[in-house]
Amino acid sequence: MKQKSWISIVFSFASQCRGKIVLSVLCAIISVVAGLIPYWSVYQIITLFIGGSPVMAEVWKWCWIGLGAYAIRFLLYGISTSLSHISAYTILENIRLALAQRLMKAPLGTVIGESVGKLKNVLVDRVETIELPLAHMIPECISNLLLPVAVFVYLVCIDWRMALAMLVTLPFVLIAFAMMMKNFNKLYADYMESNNYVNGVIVEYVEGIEVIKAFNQSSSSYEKFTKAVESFKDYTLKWYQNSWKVMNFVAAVLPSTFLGTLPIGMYLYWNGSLTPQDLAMCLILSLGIVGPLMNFTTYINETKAIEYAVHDVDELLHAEELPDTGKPVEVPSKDIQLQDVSFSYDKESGKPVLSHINLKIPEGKFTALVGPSGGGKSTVARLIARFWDVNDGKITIGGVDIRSMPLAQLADIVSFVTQDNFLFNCSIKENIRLGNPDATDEEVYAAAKAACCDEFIQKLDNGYDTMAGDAGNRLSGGEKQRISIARMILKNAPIVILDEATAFTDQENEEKIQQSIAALTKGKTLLVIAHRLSTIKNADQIIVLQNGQVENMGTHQQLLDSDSLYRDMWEAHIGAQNWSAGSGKGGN
Ligand SMILES: Nc1ncnc2c1ncn2[C@@H]1O[C@H](COP(=O)(O)OP(=O)(O)OP(=O)(O)O)[C@@H](O)[C@H]1O
Repeated sequence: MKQKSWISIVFSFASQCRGKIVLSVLCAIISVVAGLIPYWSVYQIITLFIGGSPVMAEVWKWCWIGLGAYAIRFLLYGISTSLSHISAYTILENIRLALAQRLMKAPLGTVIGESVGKLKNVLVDRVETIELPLAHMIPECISNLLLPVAVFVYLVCIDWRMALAMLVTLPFVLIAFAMMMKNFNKLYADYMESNNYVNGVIVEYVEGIEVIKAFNQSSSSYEKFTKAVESFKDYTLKWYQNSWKVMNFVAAVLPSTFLGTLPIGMYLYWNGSLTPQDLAMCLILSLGIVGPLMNFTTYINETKAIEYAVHDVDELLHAEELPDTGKPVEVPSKDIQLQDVSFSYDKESGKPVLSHINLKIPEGKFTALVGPSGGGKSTVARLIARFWDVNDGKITIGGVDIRSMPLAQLADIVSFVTQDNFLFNCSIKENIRLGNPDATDEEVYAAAKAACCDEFIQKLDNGYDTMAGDAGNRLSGGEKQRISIARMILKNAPIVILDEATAFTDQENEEKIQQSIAALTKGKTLLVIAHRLSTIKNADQIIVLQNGQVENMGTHQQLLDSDSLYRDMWEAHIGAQNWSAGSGKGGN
């Protein structure tokens, strides 16, 4: 498929501001035309003086016309720039919103699989790269290009030979640019790739600073970081060295329009084919176009930067999307069934994580998933929440395939709490309220009490109004988990999935939370994944999962009697508990 040009991609986000862009371009063009009028006025004044005994009123008239045009030029330029800035920011807003929507619709695996650095780079830096040139290119690029063209046409009207003389240095500049452009694309692509990489490594370095410190890896000894920074410097210099010689040459040669216009102009004047006023006018104009032409050359780099940024954005915007029907469906009951489900995280080459699994999680009952590490327990939970789609088979809720349910409807009926508990940088109260944006403060406090977090929240400087960002560093893993459970309680969804949701919580609090969860999830479909088997021994049904296969299922007692794997796990758990209690570790 042919890649769309960056201009068409950018303008596909400009539907709300097309009128403003057109107006901005119009103002820029009129501003350019108005910018030529002062030259015309000067020409008229010179003609008056050369003609001898000028009428002062006429001279003043041309002065005022020149001044008026100059003022109009800047007024229109200002309007054009304002409109182009409004348009650029509108386009940026639309791009960011589209990116955020796309991330929400992408399978979680695609989002998690990308490095945070790369995503941040696209969402923040790359999108920002588009703003400045876009806002300035519309008015400035147009005027910087149109002005020399208009001057050239004007010179042709005065004397075509002078117009050509003005271009005498242009071939040298074009040859130099052609030479620079030979390697430019490749060097710029390398530079951008290296820029992406260094961004990713820096974010990883900051996120992993705890581990880096713990293992005594300073920024100089953390090899990946050092290499990334060094290679970025190398690529930047390579790209810069390729352009700076040409840019300096252009900066020296391009303004030398005099080299052509002065000798040829003098020759034509002595020849009698150019009047002194025309000669003066041609010399003034040929100098006047130097600035705009120099400005125009700076857009070569800017255009490339936008092109790359837009293509990165476009790539993310076309990331794989989970099909979403959008049409709410009737879900008659809340029992969950996995029918012949197979799944692999890497469809092409990965080994299957789940193979032809069949299991039923009945409505209103407490089901537990247990098994050795890596057996696929969390994968089952994530597939039910549709973080990914199954490769084969299907998952149904109340007999309805979850793929035919809108994602929003599924998210409404399923509460999913994992061990990675993310707190947004808003107050603790608002973090809990995310579970149900309509909940009153009293409901938030009640949920916090049920999740055993009221006590430690009250002790924070501003209680429930403490910002999670400030408190986040002071909250333990267990405390953050309890806030997530409070969120889940507030959400009050009919299906609750807890994936090691209390793993970091101490024994005393865990028992309280378990009781609270048991009370609050009565009548709900509850699926719990836990390594501490004592927390799930009262489950109505325990499913043992090993190597992506259902090994066995039954109640705690049935499995103890019939399943050696479960019995071993239970004995190991009880042994660890006794050891822990005996050694006074206080764990579970
Ligand atoms: N995002 C992922 N991308 C690729 N492979 C993954 C991903 N998440 C898990 N896996 C792999 O899938 C397999 C099953 O993982 P899963 O987390 O479902 O097991 P689990 O039984 O929940 O393990 P644990 O008890 O240790 O949490 C493992 O081999 C794991 O390495």
